[in-house]
Amino acid sequence: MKKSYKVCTLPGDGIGPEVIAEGKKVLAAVGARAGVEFICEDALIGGAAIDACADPLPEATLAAAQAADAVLLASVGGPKWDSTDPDAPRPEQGILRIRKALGLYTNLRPVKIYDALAGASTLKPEVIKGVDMMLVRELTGGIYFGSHERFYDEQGAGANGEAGQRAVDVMEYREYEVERIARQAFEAARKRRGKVTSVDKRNVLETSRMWREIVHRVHDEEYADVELEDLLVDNTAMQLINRPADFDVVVTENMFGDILSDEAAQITGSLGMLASASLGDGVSLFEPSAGSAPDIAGQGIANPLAQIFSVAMMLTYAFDMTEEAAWIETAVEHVLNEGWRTRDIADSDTPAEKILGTADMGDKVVAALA
Ligand SMILES: NC(=O)C1=CN([C@@H]2O[C@H](COP(=O)(O)OP(=O)(O)OC[C@H]3O[C@@H](n4cnc5c(N)ncnc54)[C@H](O)[C@@H]3O)[C@@H](O)[C@H]2O)C=CC1
Ligand SMILES: CC(C)CC(=O)C(=O)O
Ligand SMILES: [Mg+2]
Repeated sequence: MKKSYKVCTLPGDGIGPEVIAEGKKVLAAVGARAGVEFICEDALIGGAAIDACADPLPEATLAAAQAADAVLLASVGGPKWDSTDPDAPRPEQGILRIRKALGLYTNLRPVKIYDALAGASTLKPEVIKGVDMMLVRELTGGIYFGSHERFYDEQGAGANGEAGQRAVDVMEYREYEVERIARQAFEAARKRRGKVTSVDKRNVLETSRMWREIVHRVHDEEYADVELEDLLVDNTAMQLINRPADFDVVVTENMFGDILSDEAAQITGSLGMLASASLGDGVSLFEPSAGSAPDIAGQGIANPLAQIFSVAMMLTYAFDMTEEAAWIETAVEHVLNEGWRTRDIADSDTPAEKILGTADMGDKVVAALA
């Protein structure tokens, strides 16, 4: 009997529906070639879910995700749902809540340079040559999951002690949360070039001092064969563009990882290239690292490759189909080598007739898979 997998697909907002359509096309093409059936069922998340039922993560969506073999998410958010009311539901809460509910504490964000795209990066070709790193971001702890509060103080919040606002976001980590993400990073390094860079801000933050201590303990006790380097997050932001090819596995807490991964994406030329896998102990979720790109939504010009690479990561991590995942990588490489580009990865040498829209780029990848 034909093998069959259920995939819960979450288009979300902005460019989300446009790029996930291409991810699904590619998944169907891989399924046809591999003789595997992928049954995709859409559910609501983010702004689309707020519009439909005033909840960025409806119960039905969480239930569908939990019942699936994997979840493929696009992205959420947009100006329509930006509200000054702190109690108004926000699309981004949908993502944070599904990560927490599914226990997705590990976020893998691979940053790889394609030779054909060397000209698309703002960095010099000799700086980005050979870049191949894996960002391992802790995804269910830290400041994104601490309490977020706004106060109005009758006195003391203004510069001269007068009345004014005060806001508090709490950053908290527990020992087991650092231990388990450290293990993920060391395990990843053992399958790669054997080096982990742990990023923190230990000169200021207590969470970072604990982070560094625990990462070192896990290293010394269980992974002494892996090379371990520590870097402060501000220095990391600089070194990522100074010597990006030196990094192998980079492990860091939630917010630092969020920020550094957007920076690292730019090394590749565009955020539209960066996929991610969010893993825990149950069902896994795969999504582009970028957001909903409201500035280009609805124009059919978004780069679908991050979503397509997320499908490749799903094949690898959720279905153990590494060979089929490699088909996607090879197909994309072929399309890029032929000179096809979306607008974000085109450079001044790209002829206009080689610049494709979202759906046409998806079609090229599907054609290269045949
Ligand atoms: N995982 C998610 O769903 C995330 C959602 N967001 C939300 O997305 C909304 C927009 O946030 P921004 O700060 O503008 O970040 P963004 O990541 O959506 O966009 C940043 C820049 O990258 C470009 N970009 C992103 N993806 C692209 C693609 N596939 N092809 C071509 N260009 C692409 C955009 O056009 C924009 O110029 C906000 O509501 C934010 O909260 C932001 C990050 C992650
Ligand atoms: C809602 C945000 C935390 C999403 C984001 O920026 C990300 O995961 O990269
Ligand atoms: Mg982000």
